[in-house]
Amino acid sequence: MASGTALIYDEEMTTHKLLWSDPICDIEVPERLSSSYEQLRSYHLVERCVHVPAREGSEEEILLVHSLEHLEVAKSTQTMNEEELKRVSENYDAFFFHPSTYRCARLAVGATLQLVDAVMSGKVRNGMALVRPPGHHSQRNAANGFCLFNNVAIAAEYAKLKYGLQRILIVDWDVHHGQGTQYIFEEDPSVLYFSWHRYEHQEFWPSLKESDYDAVGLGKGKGFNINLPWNKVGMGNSDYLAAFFHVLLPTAFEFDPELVIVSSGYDSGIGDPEGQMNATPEVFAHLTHFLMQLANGKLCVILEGGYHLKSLGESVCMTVKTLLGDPVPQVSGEMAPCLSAVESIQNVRAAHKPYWKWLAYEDTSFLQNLSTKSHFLKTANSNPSTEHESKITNNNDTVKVDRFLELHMKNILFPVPPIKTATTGCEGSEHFLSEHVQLVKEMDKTEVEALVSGFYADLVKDNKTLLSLGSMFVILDKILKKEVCNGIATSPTAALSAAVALRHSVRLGFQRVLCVFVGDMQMIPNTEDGKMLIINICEKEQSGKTSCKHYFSLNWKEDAEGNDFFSAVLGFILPVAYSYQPNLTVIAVGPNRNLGISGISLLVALIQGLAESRIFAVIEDTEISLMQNVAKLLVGASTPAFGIYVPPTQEKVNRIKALRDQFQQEWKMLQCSVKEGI
Ligand SMILES: CC(O)(O)CCCCCNCCCN
Ligand SMILES: [Zn+2]
Repeated sequence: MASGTALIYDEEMTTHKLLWSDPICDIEVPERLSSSYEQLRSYHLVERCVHVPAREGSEEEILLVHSLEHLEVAKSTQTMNEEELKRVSENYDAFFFHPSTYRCARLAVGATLQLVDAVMSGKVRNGMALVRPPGHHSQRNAANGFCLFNNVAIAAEYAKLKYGLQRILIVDWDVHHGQGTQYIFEEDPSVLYFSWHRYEHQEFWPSLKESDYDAVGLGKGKGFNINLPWNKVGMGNSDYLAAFFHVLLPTAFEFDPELVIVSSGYDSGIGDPEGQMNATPEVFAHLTHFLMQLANGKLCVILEGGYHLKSLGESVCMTVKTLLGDPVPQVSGEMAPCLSAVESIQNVRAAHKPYWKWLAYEDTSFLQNLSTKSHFLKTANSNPSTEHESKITNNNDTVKVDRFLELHMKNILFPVPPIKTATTGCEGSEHFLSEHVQLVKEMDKTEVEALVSGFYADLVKDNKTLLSLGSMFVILDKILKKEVCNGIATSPTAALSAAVALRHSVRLGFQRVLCVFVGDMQMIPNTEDGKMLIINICEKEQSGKTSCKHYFSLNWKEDAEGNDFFSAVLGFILPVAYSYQPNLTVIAVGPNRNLGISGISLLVALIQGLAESRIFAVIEDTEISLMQNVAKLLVGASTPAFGIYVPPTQEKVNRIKALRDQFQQEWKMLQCSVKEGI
């Protein structure tokens, strides 16, 4: 299994710069690259990456996407004087040439392809290329929006040609629509292009009709172009996460890409003068973490935009830290998407219903209630209460943004614990022991008895259980003290151990403990005080216990064919979990689990984004192979294959929809549609 993170950076790409005054292009400065690289060094991230050199993209590689004419024009600019450069630049919308632009653009292409090769050859698991000029606006025969060659599009064509790939996902989280990339692949079902972008009902540049949610692709490519327009500024972490949970991730897991390439623009981050958005740097750690669970972790992140140097640098560092496998920092802010974001999410889900199985039972009845083309929801003017208040008066005050980010990032970047996982040396653990894993010694019997006899006596009956509890307490203590990131233990009675672990965690001072219990939970702790939130995935309703704000029994019978759990994890469990913002996650698998190993692995893989990746797993001791799978995930060694994708049945979709309708006011990340009549 590949490991390691490539970092590709070549200082020569800083030579391209604007020679005359142009208020539109003057934000695309060389310092974007050098200060990002400096920021990576200051966080000691450069030395942890595998250095892969850039190279020039060849003419042949550029011609995979661009016309010969476009290449020739670009090449001819190398020997031009300023007057001529200015004249050629004026042929394009928002582009400038410098004598070194052609050389830099070829380096940007080459750096991108070097990253694809490093990932596809298994030399590294993933990586990031810091390049400029950016690429996603450039088109077959034109430069556009600071972009000369479409680095990411060339990379996708290159990967198809050289590695015979048939399914590539491009995620474009830049705040501008990568119309260039859309045009290049809109008839191509082998490349799924997802872009969110500031749109404001076509007001915002490039102000194209085809940037709206109903541009779903053409011909065979229908369904493989997903546009999520932001019709208001000030979108934040919750809006971005909601877009992943309710649009991108369900589609991505159904598509099952062999490679994921990110058009990674950070002008969608707070402080950026172009984006005017509110999302803070740590959200990119979460977005990256989600995408790392696809394509067996094969992820290539390519820089696009980002014009506030401090915001750009912090977001780049959050991305690279996550690519390296570091714990994912807690995402800040109120976990509630704004009305406009939910409308856009609902619209794009409706637009794509005909093309994706996971949307087969999507309720699009809202379409009938509205007239004409605006038959999709559009808020001409939603009331301010449904807007996000901006964290900073205005993004244009760079110094104020610097100050805000200085303070904000202070409590985000905790030191990564040297040891990732603690284990009790349970059955089968010898398979995954490494320098990342710490065997914890049993707590001595008397100490356990003392601990258990008082507080948990009513729960613990026999001696064997007593001993298994002992090492569990030790692990929980180490997680609390941040000596380790996560831990795993087996138990003869996982249900009992989980109950004791929950009570012990709250007693240790964890304020919000999320427990996901797979199988018959038997004893359900009292969740009235909100210090625990329990999601019990079981085959049938636990006797008499109905769902309430802090306890959910999600009835699920795994489909025999394969893994149909995606819709439950993405559409329900993660939104509730992110709304709750736990500071510890306990995942327990009890007897007669009703989920397959791949469904549980999916759950564990995705849930690591919570609680700064603090997870305690307790597994019924009969489940050896499950324990090994979960342990490997916790160590961060591998990204699981999620088995055969099976779309959810209508019954299961309706069950999740019913829970969502019932609880979306309490747990607002569940929202993915707007109630009519608001
Ligand atoms: C890579 C990138 O998407 O960040 C480039 C953005 C280009 C913005 C051009 N603005 C033009 C405004 C014209 N009124
Ligand atoms: Zn941009």
